[in-house]
Amino acid sequence: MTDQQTPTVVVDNLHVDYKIFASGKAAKDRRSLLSRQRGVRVVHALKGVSFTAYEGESIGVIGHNGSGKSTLMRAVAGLQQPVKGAVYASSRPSLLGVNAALLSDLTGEKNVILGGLALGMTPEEVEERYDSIVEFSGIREFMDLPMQAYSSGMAARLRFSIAISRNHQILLVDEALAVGDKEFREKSEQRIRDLREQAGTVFLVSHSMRSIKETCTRVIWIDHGTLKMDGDPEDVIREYKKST
Ligand SMILES: Nc1ncnc2c1ncn2[C@@H]1O[C@H](COP(=O)(O)OP(=O)(O)OP(=O)(O)O)[C@@H](O)[C@H]1O
Repeated sequence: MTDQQTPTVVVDNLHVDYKIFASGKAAKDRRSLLSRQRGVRVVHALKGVSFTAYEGESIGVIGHNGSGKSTLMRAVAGLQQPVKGAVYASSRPSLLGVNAALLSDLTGEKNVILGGLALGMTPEEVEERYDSIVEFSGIREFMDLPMQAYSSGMAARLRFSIAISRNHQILLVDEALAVGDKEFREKSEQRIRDLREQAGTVFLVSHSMRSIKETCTRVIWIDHGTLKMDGDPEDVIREYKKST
């Protein structure tokens, strides 16, 4: 790393908690059920995470289930309020998750238009890019069907295609590649590399070490809400694998 690199995201001692109300499902009788329902539990999902991301980096985020990766992405995107610490970003990060909202009773075609507008494109830009979005998704023959008729993989492909049709200075991709087939995955990985080359910063949350190795220049490992390791993909993945 040199002094000339431009920071795009600074995560400074980030703490995120979730407050949850116990359902009482584990309670054995009515009395304990009532007392359990009153209880509020606090989950410390992130416990003081700090790092700086730079222009042109593609950062893989790895860690075991429930370690805090999605929480970190949501906090960087500004969707999750920290209890302590802060996130500073040079422009508004776009979070692309498997749960990103498209409207299931509208056709694929309408969702491409709505999705494009939601990403800040003008109607003319949406029209201009419509064909390349549909082409990238590889599901042209389903575009006139409502999205509820799509498989989860098809919906994810369309969502990803809409999101990456515009350039993002900071793009957060949360497991969106896991659902596609090999051809789509390779195309998507190439698109992520292109975005990075256009001086963007890309974060990729994935359980696929292969995808991470193919696309990332740096890897951060989140473990029980803390930053366990941050560095070269080969080194971090090697240590991570030893822990599983
Ligand atoms: N909305 C929520 N309400 C309460 N607790 C939550 C919520 N979302 C996440 N958590 C908890 O916060 C912790 C971190 O979850 P998070 O989803 O960030 O992990 P993750 O590393 O993305 O997991 P995975 O690899 O399984 O997707 C977990 O203990 C989880 O149970």
